[in-house]
Formats: sequence, structure tokens, C-alpha cells
Amino acid sequence: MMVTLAFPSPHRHWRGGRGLFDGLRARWAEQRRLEHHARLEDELRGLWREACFGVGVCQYIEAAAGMTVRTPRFGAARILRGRTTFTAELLPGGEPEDLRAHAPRLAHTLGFRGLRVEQIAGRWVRVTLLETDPLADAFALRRLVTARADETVILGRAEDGVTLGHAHADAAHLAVQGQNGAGKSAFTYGLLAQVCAAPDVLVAGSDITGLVLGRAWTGTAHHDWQTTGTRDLPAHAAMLDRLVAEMDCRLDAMPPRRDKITPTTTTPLVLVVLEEFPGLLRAAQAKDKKLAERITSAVLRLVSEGRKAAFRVLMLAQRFEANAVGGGYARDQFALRLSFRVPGESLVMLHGEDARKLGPEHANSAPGIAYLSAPGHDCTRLRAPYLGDYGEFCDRIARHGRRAS
Ligand SMILES: Nc1ncnc2c1ncn2[C@@H]1O[C@H](COP(=O)(O)OP(=O)(O)OP(=O)(O)O)[C@@H](O)[C@H]1O
Repeated sequence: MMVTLAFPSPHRHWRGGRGLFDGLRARWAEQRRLEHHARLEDELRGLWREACFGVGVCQYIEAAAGMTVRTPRFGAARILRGRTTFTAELLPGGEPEDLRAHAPRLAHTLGFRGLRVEQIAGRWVRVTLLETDPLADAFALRRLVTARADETVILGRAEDGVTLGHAHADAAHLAVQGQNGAGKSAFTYGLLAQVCAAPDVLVAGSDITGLVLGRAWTGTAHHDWQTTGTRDLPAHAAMLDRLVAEMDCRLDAMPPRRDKITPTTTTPLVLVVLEEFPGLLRAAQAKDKKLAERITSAVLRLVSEGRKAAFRVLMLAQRFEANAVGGGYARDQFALRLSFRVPGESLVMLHGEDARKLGPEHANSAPGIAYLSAPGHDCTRLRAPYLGDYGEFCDRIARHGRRAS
């Protein structure tokens, strides 16, 4: 008879031991993770307080023991799939906008590249910390065409992921500046491709480069209102005079009890594009001072009186220096202002003293990244949508551009 001795299996024994140590190791690891998390949370809490104090999102409270500073209360931090978020309670009377307005500087103090703020409930917000520039990725412009002047066109995407838009029916002229290769033309291609089909929009203007306006618009209703090139500078003055005459006609024929024209198919909103306007002025000045004066005074009339007659001016320049764009008065007429990469001084020139702190970083920003400001709105950093190459712009205008009747 063979007896098979039943020895406890060494293998099973070993596995049982490992199970015991594994359990301990897992608990230690969990303990370390919790300690690490608590340390990180404490560090973030301290940095958050310093950051809010540093940018001025705080309240000073008189107490018996002296003055204390109150900052938005840090709630709890969470790290999930490599992304750090935390909750914070806004100060009484505070809005998420107070934090968004200082997002880049708050993020830098916390050691991150950017942050997003979203409201969750009551005064509580969730802050998401971003390790990379939220505007680093290109923002493709979908095949979007508007059907009316009062529809919103996309201007760009802000750091908090919100898409910023603008309806040309709002009475604002648009100033765009940027150095060579900073993205002005790409932005303009995107903007014009969005409005080219609307039956109540006319894209007119002057373009010495002949790329934004002109050939790409052949066969459309817009083409007849566009002048291009540098060979015939008086033609630019004549086009601007023609636009002023149309504006005067509209102002003269204003219906009773009305003080502005609503765009229709018969009186479309006229988007007057002035591509590289300082270049046109310089070229005209070099040829004939009177011609330059004629161009300046026509543009001055369009920007100062055009709004009520459904005229909107989109002026593009490398630098929005007053004397390069027809004077300080002309520059003041632009409510919507967009700066692609420019030296710090140019940023201040167009957006005011508050923009000075943004200058050094913006002076090196990638093509397509811009600052936008409008009355009542702080400077917002955004990424302009990208339509594709120039051929894509030409294709879209050829496909969608409103046809000449
Ligand atoms: N929004 C954007 N997203 C991604 N890339 C962009 C964007 N805008 C511009 N670019 C890239 O930068 C290049 C230069 O842009 P663009 O021609 O618009 O500059 P610009 O300011 O008009 O320069 P210039 O004054 O020389 O005409 C484009 O060919 C494109 O490759």
C-alpha cells in the first residue's frame, strides 16, 4: 500500500506568507499615500493663501487682536489620473470671475502653468491646476458659416476652455495687431470665412497684400467692394470714399424715430477690412501727402460715424501706434482689441497699463495666441481658431461666399 504522505505544500505556505506581507505592504503604502496627500494638501493650502493675498483676492478684517487677512477658503484637494483639483470657498460678495481674472498668476504661485475655475455650488468653486499651457493645442475652426450679421462668430478659446464669440451686429470696431507671423492673417481668414455667406453682410475694404481680400473673393458679391495691391494707391482712396458715400446715404435716409440701421439684405452690415493699414498710409505718404490725408480722413469718418450706419471696421496692423493708424482719436474708436505676439510696449499701447504685467510672456508667445480686451472686460488670453492653410481659406470663400446677384 502506498501511503501518500500529506505534507503541507511549501508552495502554499509561501503564498500564505506573501499574502500576509502583501496586506501589510498595501496598508503601509496606503498610509504613505494618505500622509503624502495630507502634506501636499497643506502645502497647497499655504500656497493658495499666499497666492490669493499676492494678487489681492482677499479681505482685510479688523479684529480685537489686530488686522487679519481673509482669503478664499481652501477646501479639499484631489489628485486623479495625474490631474490636481481642489475646492475653495469664495469670499463673501466674491465671484468666480475674481479668481479667473488672476488665473495665470495664481497658477504660477502654485507651481502650475494655468488653472481653471468652475462654480460647483453656492460660493464653492473647483480649481483645476494645469501642468501645460491650456492654449498649447491648436483650435480648429469647424466648417462654420453664419447666416446673419447678428449671429456670433468665434474669436477664440480662452484658457478656461470657454469659446469667446462676437456678433458684428454689436456696435464695435475691431483692432488687430501682431508681429510678422504672429497669426493676424490666419485669424482674419477664420473670421471672414465665418461671415462670407451671410446675406446681410458685405465684406469690403482695402488690402495692399491682396491675400485677405481680392482674388480669393472673385465671383462673390463682396469682390466689387474690395481694392488690393500697391500699384494703384488712388484706387484705395476711391474705395474708401465710396464706402463713406454709402455710409452718408444710409445716414441721410435713416427712417424716422430710428437712430441706427439694422442690417438687412438690402442694407447689409458692411465689414470694412483694412489689412496692413499703416503700410497703405506709408505708401500713400511717400507718393502724395494729399492722398494719404484723403485715406486718413475717410477712415476717420468710417470709424467715428459708421456704427449707426451698420459699418464695422476691422483694422490690422503690426503695431497700433496712433500716428500709424490715423491718430489717437481713430485708435480710440476700436472697442474690441486683439493683440497677437507683440513687444510689451505695444500691448500696453492697445490694452492699457493693466496689460503691462502680461507683456514679457506675451512677447514670445506662439502664433495664434492673443490677448483680447473690450470695454468692461479684462484682458483675456485666447487661442484664435485655425482654419488651415491659405488654400483652405480660398476654398471656403469659393464654396460659401455670397454670390453676386
Ligand atoms: N490660430 C493659429 N493656430 C495655429 N497656428 C497658427 C495660428 N495662427 C497662425 N498660425 C501659424 O502661424 C503662421 C503665420 O500666421 P499668419 O500668416 O497669420 O501671421 P501674420 O501675423 O499674418 O503675419 P504677417 O504679418 O507676416 O502676414 C501660419 O502660417 C500658421 O502656420
